[in-house]
Amino acid sequence: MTDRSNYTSTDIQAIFNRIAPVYDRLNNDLSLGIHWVWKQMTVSWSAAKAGDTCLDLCCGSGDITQLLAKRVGKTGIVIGADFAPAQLTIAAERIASVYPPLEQIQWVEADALNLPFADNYFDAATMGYGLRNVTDIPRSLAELYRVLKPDAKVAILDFHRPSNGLVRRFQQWYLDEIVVPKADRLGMIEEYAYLNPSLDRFPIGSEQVKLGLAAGFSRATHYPIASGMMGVLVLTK
Ligand SMILES: C/C(=C\Cc1cc(O)c2ccccc2c1O)CCC[C@H](C)CCC[C@H](C)CCCC(C)C
Ligand SMILES: C[S@@+](CC[C@H](N)C(=O)[O-])C[C@H]1O[C@@H](n2cnc3c(N)ncnc32)[C@H](O)[C@@H]1O
Repeated sequence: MTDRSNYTSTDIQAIFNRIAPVYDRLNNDLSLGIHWVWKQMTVSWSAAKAGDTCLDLCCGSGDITQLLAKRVGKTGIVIGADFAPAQLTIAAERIASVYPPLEQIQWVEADALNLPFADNYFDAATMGYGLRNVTDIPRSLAELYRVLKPDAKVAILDFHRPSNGLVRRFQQWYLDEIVVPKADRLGMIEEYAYLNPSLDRFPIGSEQVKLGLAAGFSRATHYPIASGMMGVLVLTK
């Protein structure tokens, strides 16, 4: 991959298939384990409750899927959807060793831009570090709108470029001096170098709110977290 400005869906799928074996370990190491806090906050903001049918879109290795499953309990259903089969394989392997078994989880290989689910199907949805990686954000938001029940929420967690200059310089330093060199030691420099251009082109919170309202959602709120390096966009249908 030479041109870093224009990643295709196939490029992105290949990136996440390739990093699947090291993805969880690097997330834990690079975020000092704090990413679990950010993901739990996302599940809370989705307003998922016991017995719900939920979607974790762009589920990857299934962190948020597992958190949703614990939230909806044995009477609920959680669908973890992703288009990278290597990520779904890791996700399924991980829950195989969980007790009590998370039988309420189903893994579905699917494209966020063309979801294989009926209209008005889900009581809640989450999307962790996925919206920045899809190639058509408005279409992905339109699909989420379509599959959610009326009044249901989706909570969308992702990085963005901070407005605060000092925090932005820290984020860039951390990515350049900590994240990419660590990935390089695992032969994954190209895959993690992708983070920078993906951040550059991703809308900030206020722009995400406008995109959510344009997709038809009745309410849109963006909650900055991690000192403004990330945020959770909460959309209500
Ligand atoms: C779970 C995290 C990131 C998920 C993630 C998202 C992507 O779009 C990727 C694209 C390509 C490769 C990997 C990913 C990817 O892992 C967050 C934790 C991992 C982050 C890479 C760490 C970045 C941390 C912040 C920039 C700064 C936080 C510093 C604080 C001291 C923890
Ligand atoms: C950074 S990972 C996030 C995984 C997980 N949600 C988490 O919080 O760790 C982004 C995931 O989005 C998936 N993805 C990107 N574009 C997609 C699309 N169009 N359809 C389905 N999955 C997609 C990738 O395969 C990858 O597993």
